[in-house]
Amino acid sequence: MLSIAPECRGAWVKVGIISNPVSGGRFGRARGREISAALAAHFSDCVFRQTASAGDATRLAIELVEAGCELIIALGGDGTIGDVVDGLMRSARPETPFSFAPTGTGCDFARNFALPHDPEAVARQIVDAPVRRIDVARMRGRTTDGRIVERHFANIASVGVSGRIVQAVNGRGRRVASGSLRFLLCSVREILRYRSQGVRLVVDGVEVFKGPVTVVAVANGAWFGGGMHVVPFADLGDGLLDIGVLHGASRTGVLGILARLYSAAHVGHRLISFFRGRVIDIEPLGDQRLSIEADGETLPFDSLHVEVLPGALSLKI
Ligand SMILES: Nc1ncnc2c1ncn2[C@@H]1O[C@H](COP(=O)(O)OP(=O)(O)OP(=O)(O)O)[C@@H](O)[C@H]1O
Repeated sequence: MLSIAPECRGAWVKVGIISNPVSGGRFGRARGREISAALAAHFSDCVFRQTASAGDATRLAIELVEAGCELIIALGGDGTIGDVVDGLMRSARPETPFSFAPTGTGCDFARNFALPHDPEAVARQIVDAPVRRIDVARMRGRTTDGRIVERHFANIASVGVSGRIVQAVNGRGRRVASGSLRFLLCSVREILRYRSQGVRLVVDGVEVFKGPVTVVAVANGAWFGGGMHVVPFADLGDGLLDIGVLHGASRTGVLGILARLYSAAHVGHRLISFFRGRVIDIEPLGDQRLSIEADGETLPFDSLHVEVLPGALSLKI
């Protein structure tokens, strides 16, 4: 990742802190409170905002930039981090430094960084870290009612059974178990129910895959699904997106690969292909609806267009 001038290193900057009280359940809420207190002790000028509903973090990020905040910190899970990054990219000053502390369920974006657990150490790291540039992905999709919607994501967008898994984790799956175990249980259940979807995958204008898939992951970061190291070569600062394709396969075949994902032992498997590029298009074959998610939140799109914005996010962590 590219390091740039250590501006915004001081504890005197005006800081906007956006927390999601729902992320990570009761444990996440308590952790969010502890980290907020530690941040308030380090930064003398903090503006705290809590999300009130889904998608609210995007609006809050735009407002806090307009209010003159020089550093925006997200406290939440991958969905909240993605929403705040989306807000920053849409704001009047997208170069405003961004930081985060994970308090969510999967916390997959955070796995790309060496972060301490102790709240005081987290706050200290945010204060001390230089600002560096990482890539962001911008996606565009056509909703089922025909609208074209654009949004940004920080970590991974994916098509296939992962969309169903995310829906289950964010819905009824919440009551079954917590954290990575919830993702694993929902993954097994949804894989057993899933039938391969046919897609056409185009990378930088070239058709690289056409056929049934279990998952296509378009990756800025390397992890999804609560610790699955799905696209292990993904680099947040290389100006490129990595794409991992798990081809359509039998349910037992997919479950066998699922077990390998946590340690990246799926690399080299005959049913997995990897690609790399700047502009990615995924379209359904036939009239089957695609299940799509980005940063752990489902999206009502029926096709996906993604492009990388190299170095667009000024990250301080
Ligand atoms: N006040 C709120 N009430 C209900 N839902 C909210 C509220 N604020 C935000 N949300 C929604 O909460 C959901 C969960 O957010 P988030 O992704 O941050 O946590 P998580 O799902 O626990 O963690 P992860 O994505 O890391 O697995 C998102 O869909 C978000 O839009």
